[in-house]
Amino acid sequence: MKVVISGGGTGGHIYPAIAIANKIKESNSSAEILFIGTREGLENEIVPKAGFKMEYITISYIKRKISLHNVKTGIKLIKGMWQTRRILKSFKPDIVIGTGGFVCGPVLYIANKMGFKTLIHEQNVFPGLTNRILSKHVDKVLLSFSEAEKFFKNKERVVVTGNPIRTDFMTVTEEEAKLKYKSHKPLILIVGGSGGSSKINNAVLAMLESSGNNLSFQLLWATGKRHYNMVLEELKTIKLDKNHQVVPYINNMPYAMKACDVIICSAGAITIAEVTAAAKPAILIPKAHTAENHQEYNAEALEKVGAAVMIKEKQLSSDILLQNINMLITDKKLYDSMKKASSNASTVEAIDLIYKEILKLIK
Ligand SMILES: CC(=O)N[C@H]1[C@@H](OP(=O)(O)OP(=O)(O)OC[C@H]2O[C@@H](n3ccc(=O)[nH]c3=O)[C@H](O)[C@@H]2O)O[C@H](CO)[C@@H](O)[C@@H]1O
Repeated sequence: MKVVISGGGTGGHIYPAIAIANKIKESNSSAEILFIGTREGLENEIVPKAGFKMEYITISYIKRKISLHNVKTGIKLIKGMWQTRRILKSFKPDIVIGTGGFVCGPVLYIANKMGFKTLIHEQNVFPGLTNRILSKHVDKVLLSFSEAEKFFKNKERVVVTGNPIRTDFMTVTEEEAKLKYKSHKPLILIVGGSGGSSKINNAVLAMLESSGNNLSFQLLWATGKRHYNMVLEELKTIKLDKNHQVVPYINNMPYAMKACDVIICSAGAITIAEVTAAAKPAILIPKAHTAENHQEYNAEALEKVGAAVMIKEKQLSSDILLQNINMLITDKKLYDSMKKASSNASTVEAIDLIYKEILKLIK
């Protein structure tokens, strides 16, 4: 079985691609997997680390207004299509899978034109532009939320599977995780998606500034790599209790999520799938400037089932954040019901459903 997988730009598109690749490898050890990505995207860092081979194409994002950037993008797109054609001609995959991000556009489009089987997976409630365009040119469209179905015309091609996540989320226990992240107070994990969130970081800094070390909980805070130095600089004026942990990025997220009591995070689709797999109540702060405000739709879906509270960025302040954390760690009845709702919302079987659809297409 030969599989090409493409998904890039941010962790939210790459981790599902890796989860699918790992599932294929686990189920079929002779499978050959090749990733296609860009040198600029986060995939260039994450995919080789996960042990997969990657070929590169030249492509860039489209600005949603007329600009010189888009003329350059058009030229790169044509080049990217030629590069894709060359890679696919030599690798001859049984199937080409896309998990979103602009790199998928030329890869899946050309794969379909060359007659290869094609499948895309959409992680969000409000589908991304690339996947909405590609849905007309692929054999199968897999969705994570039933709310996304209305955006796709060819209903016979659409299957709701849920979001695939790393297998550690299913295997690591809370007890094991708590040994790694010890805490004598409720542990609050803070993470603003794969790139971090300056809005969340600023609210946490303000909360620490006003409360000092008088917090009844302990923080495990991933600031995002590009925000880390700024946060450290700001923290110099606050004598931070050494039990709080501030890091640029958490590599073992399954352990961090299982060990904590509450998760404060942006509302990227994979983060949300992981929160529910870890069965934790969440305070969701959707990033406001994402395409079509899609994070808010993701957050609403989780809030609706009672697993999370949403704070919009424009309402976010240190006081509101602190109030919500205190509410969750002191109201045991509320905490337990949100934990249960979170667990119920989880779609840990997603990866098996996705694998089944892959096999159906290539048989
Ligand atoms: C700004 C933007 O457009 N973001 C989109 C992007 O988000 P983003 O890339 O932030 O995606 P998600 O929040 O869905 O997933 C982030 C992934 O990075 C991992 N992680 C993050 C921080 C860390 O320290 N360690 C770590 O391992 C998380 O565990 C998760 O697996 O793709 C998602 C999936 O299409 C979308 O829903 C998001 O809206």
